[in-house]
Amino acid sequence: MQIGMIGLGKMGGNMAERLRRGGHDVVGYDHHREVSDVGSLKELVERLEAPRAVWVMVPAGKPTQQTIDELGRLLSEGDIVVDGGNSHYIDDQKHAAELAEKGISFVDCGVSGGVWGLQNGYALMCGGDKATVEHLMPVFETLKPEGENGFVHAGDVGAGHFAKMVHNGIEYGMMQAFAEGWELLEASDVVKDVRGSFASWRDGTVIRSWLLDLLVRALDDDENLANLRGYAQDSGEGRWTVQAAVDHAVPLPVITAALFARFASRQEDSPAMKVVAALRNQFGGHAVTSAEGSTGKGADAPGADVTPPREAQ
Ligand SMILES: NC(=O)C1=CN([C@@H]2O[C@H](COP(=O)(O)OP(=O)(O)OC[C@H]3O[C@@H](n4cnc5c(N)ncnc54)[C@H](O)[C@@H]3O)[C@@H](O)[C@H]2O)C=CC1
Ligand SMILES: O=C(CO)[C@H](O)[C@H](O)COP(=O)(O)O
Repeated sequence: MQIGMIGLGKMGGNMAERLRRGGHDVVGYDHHREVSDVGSLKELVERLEAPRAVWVMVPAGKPTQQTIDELGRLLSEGDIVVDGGNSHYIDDQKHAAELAEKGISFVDCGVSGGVWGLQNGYALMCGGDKATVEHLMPVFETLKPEGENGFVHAGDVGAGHFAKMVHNGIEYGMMQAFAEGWELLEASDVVKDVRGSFASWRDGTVIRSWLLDLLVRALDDDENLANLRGYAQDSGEGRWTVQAAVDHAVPLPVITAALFARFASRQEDSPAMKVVAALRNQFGGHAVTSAEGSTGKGADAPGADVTPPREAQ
C-alpha cells in the first residue's frame, strides 16, 4: 500500500527501506533534504492518494507535536496518522482527540528492534480502533518480524505506547542486571575470562537473550569497555514507566533502580554521598576523603588523628 514516512533517521529510514523491499510505495519526508523524497510536509501530503496513511517517526515531544499539528492542518477526513516514535501514551490521547475533530484517525504504534529492524523486522505494539488497525495491516505485516509473534493490537489509543513504555522499562532492568553482573566479575579476580563467561551464557542458560548477544558483541569490540565512559542517557521511557508505577501504586524496585543508576552515572561526584560521609564523620568520627582526594580526619583513616566534631570533644 502507499504510505508517507516522516522522519528518516535511524528508525524511519530503515523502516521506509523495509517497506519498499516489501513492495509498498513509500514517500519519505525529513528535515534533512538530502534523505527526503519531498521538500515539505505539504508536498508529502499532495503526493499521497486519499485516504492517506502517514507514519510519524520523529523524536517524541515537540517534534512529534509540531508534525501532528501540521498534519492536522494538511490532511483530510478519512486519512490516518500513525505515531511510531517513543511518545508518551498520555500525548496519544490528546493527539487522537485533536485529529478526530477533523475526521482523521490516529494509531499509536510502539516500535522495537532498533537499528537491527531492517534485517530482523520490527516488533510492533498498536493502540487504536479495530478498523483503522486492520486497514494498516499490510504495512504492519511487512514491518514485523517473520513468524507468529512481533505484533499486538494492545487496545485503544495509548495502549501501544503504554506497552512500549513497559517494554522499555523491562529493557532498563535487564540491561542493569547484565551491567552489574559484568562489573562484579570484572572486579573480582576469581573468573579469569569474563568475556568468555558471557559468551558461554548465550547458549543453554536461563539468561540467554538478544541483550546478552549484543553485550558479547560490544565486548568483542572492546573487551574491557575501556573506550567508553560509564555515562548513560535516557530518553523518557524509563521515567514514564516509573511515573505510571507511582500512579498505579505498583512497586517497581528494579526498573526504578535502573533509571536512578543512569542519573548517578552522570554525576562527577555524589552530593548525597557527601552528606553520608559528613554524617559518618559527625557521629562516628569516621574518616572522610577531601575534595582533592586525600583521606583524613577520622578514626578509620589509616594513621590519621581522630578528630571528632568539636562539641563531642
Ligand atoms: N533508535 C531506537 O532504537 C529507537 C527509536 N525509537 C523512536 O523512534 C523515533 C525516531 O528515532 P531515531 O530514528 O532513532 O532518531 P533519529 O534522530 O535517528 O531520527 C529522527 C529523524 O527525524 C528527523 N526529524 C526531526 N524532527 C522532524 C520534523 N519535525 N519533521 C521531519 N523530520 C524530522 C530528523 O532530521 C532525523 O532524521 C523517536 O521517537 C525514537 O524515540 C523507537 C524505537 C527504537
Ligand atoms: O526504544 C528504544 C529501544 O527499545 C530506544 O532505543 C530508546 O531510545 C531506548 O530508551 P532510552 O533512550 O531511554 O535508553
